[in-house]
Amino acid sequence: GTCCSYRLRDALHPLWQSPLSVPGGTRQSPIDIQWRDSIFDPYLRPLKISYDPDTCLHIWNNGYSFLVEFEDSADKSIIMGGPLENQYRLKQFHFHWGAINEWGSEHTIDSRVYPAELHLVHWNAVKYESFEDAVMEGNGLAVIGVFLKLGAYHDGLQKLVDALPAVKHKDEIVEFDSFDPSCLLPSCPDYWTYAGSLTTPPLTESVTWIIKKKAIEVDEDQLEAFRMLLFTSPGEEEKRMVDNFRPLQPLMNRTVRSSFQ
Ligand SMILES: COc1ccc([C@H]2OC(=S)NC2=O)c(OC)c1
Ligand SMILES: [Zn+2]
Repeated sequence: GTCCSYRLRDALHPLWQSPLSVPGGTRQSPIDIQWRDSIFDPYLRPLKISYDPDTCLHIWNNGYSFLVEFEDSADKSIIMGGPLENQYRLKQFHFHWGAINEWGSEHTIDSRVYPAELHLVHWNAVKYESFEDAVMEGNGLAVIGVFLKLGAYHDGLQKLVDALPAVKHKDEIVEFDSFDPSCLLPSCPDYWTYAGSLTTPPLTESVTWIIKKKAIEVDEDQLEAFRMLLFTSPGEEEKRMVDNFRPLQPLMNRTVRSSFQ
């Protein structure tokens, strides 16, 4: 189908010339989540999310995406419950998106691609001293994935969109305060969860994925604002920051669990 040809073409995208695989990787991300193959797990608890907007620090363009980073020296913005054994601290959130609305997300649901995907990145501050340590551990990170789809204007996202021109180029950073990222979560509590990895180097297999079933809606102008960002630094030949997603990876010997029937 068309989506496959898109995927193939994207797999050869400059960002991913060599199919980036981790030698011996058995739990790589992203994956296609086949709804009918996911297993309802009644022991999965509701996810508990508590973010403190005062922990919001800045937005910066790291040359792959734009990240909103949080102060994580205390348990102020945390998640727990769901599939998690410990409490995890919010470190940053960022997005992956396409050049056009037909593709852009990293995960897919029954091969359906979304125009963008939000990643809220948390680390296990009970077991590890820092995010950098947690990145290397099997239970080190918990990433909430939220799909973005084209639809109504998203009021909460606009504050972020308005700050993007200030971080147009790689390595630009701007202060960003009192933002509560829970405004970017769908109200539906349903999610899938599976054991996976980071989707850019170091690709470490340290992520407990929590993929929300419901997408949030954003409008065309808000998606276009993401596409105005650049991979490149000031003075370099401009390369638009688009298609910053990794191709799908094999499920191998993994089960995807659902929190809903
Ligand atoms: C060193 O910190 C990193 C490095 C890479 C990633 C990539 O892995 C996923 S997931 N999205 C990404 O852009 C990251 O995100 C949590 C954090
Ligand atoms: Zn990501």
